[in-house]
Amino acid sequence: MRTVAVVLAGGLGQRIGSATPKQLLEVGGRPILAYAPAAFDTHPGVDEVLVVMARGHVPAAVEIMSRYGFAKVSRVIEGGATRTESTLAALGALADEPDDTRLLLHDAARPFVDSGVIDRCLAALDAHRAVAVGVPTPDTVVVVEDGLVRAMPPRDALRRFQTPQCFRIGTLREAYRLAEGDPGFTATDDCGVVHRYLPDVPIRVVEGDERNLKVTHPLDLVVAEHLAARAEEAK
Ligand SMILES: Nc1ccn([C@@H]2O[C@H](COP(=O)(O)OP(=O)(O)OP(=O)(O)O)[C@@H](O)[C@H]2O)c(=O)n1
Ligand SMILES: C[C@](O)(CO)[C@H](O)COP(=O)(O)O
Repeated sequence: MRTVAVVLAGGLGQRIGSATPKQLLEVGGRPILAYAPAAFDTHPGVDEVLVVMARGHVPAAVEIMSRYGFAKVSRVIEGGATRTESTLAALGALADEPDDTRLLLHDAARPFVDSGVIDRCLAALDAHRAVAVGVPTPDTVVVVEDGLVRAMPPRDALRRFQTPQCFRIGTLREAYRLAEGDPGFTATDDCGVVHRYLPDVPIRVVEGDERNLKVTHPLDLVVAEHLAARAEEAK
């Protein structure tokens, strides 16, 4: 059975306010885009890495993949206008994979995914068709409607999702096939697509890592620089 990691780098990084997509910005002297492929490239459980890059920036991604010499990166393809459209582009590129192939979808904007997180995902995929990575929330989280608190879910039950989000590829294909028939379809992640369109498929949640942060806002770049320096010192 094969395992394919997809690094989703199809976004433009509008919240970080940079003229270039944030995955092309450097932290620790390397483009953010060079980190996640390295984590999957060196993991013994991963056979192939596919990179999905923002429109108009594929040549820059190809140059970075070749500069760092990732042996398992097979292709860089163009993404879509939304994250889910970029996932669909990856599913299209992987159309020949058998349904039981293990698919790990990871945000390029999370440069510090480590082998422990990937290990936990792969182990959970032996027993589950869908696996998510979650961390507890240190804040109280509330549901707000019209400026008023409508619900206060118990904090112990809440998790913040990270990536990778992992699936037997046939399960994700089926969820997206159903989603494509829904004119009201929106989702911020791939587990959301499975949860909505295949509600009987259990999504196993494994422990994430606070260092696996998503570089989203300018302050996250400061934290990322610090984490990159610590990772370098630990080598
Ligand atoms: N059309 C898109 C949008 C997002 N992504 C990827 O999904 C991950 C998480 O998205 P996010 O952090 O929102 O990145 P951006 O869309 O680039 O940021 P923003 O929403 O601030 O524009 C990122 O690695 C991003 O490149 C993608 O592959 N295709
Ligand atoms: C997939 C994700 O990283 C899980 O937390 C998140 O939903 C991505 O959201 P974004 O708005 O595309 O950054």
